[in-house]
Amino acid sequence: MKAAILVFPGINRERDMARALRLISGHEPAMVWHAETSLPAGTDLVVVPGGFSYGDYLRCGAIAARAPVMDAVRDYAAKGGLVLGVCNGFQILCESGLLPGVLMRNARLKFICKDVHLRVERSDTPFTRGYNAGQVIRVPVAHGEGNYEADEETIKRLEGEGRVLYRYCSAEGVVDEANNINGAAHSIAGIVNDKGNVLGMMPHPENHVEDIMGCTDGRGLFAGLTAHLDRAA
Ligand SMILES: NC(=O)CC[C@H](N)C(=O)O
Repeated sequence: MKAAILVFPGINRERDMARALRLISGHEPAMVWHAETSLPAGTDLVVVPGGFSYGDYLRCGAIAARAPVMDAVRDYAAKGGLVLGVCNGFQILCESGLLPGVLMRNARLKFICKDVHLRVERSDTPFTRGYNAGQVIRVPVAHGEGNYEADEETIKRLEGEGRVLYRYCSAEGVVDEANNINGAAHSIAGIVNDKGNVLGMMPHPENHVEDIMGCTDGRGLFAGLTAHLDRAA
């Protein structure tokens, strides 16, 4: 695996992401500053990490989406390259047009920082192959704008094409409004683009990868990506 982690002013999860990737894939990721106009040669995974790019001004991710490096990411994704966006990274991918929809203020207008449960909807994708379909995992969230919304037609397409990969649920896997922490449409926590090579998700799998974190449920995502990329190499 040759991962590249994008770094924007105000991002604060890039080291957590680097640690998780190093730990699980065994490879050191490259850190790529937002002003770069190209990605390191041979990059096979681009990660857009979480944080507060540009202080969340305008709308979370709106300014970062216009950074020079995002043109290179758009080209890379158009050629089928894998892109993973977590939290602010998900917001940046939506704002840059790489994913449909938008992340709005949480329904109760409060920043939410806690562990949540997610149901993994399918296991036949590079981003979920480390899990079983229907598996419930526990990972933390930390966001103020995680309420995923899109027009009715887009939501219908996402559902019809099986592009919702992660959904908020109870510890038992029940998806309902009581467990929909931020009010997202259809309890959506993570989606992929139409080609299936770009994933955006609000929760932070990189923060549940070691025993010392109290849970290792996030490992499956990185283990799945590693297995997918090692097989392709
Ligand atoms: N942890 C994060 O990436 C936070 C994302 C964004 N700043 C928000 O509050 O919604």
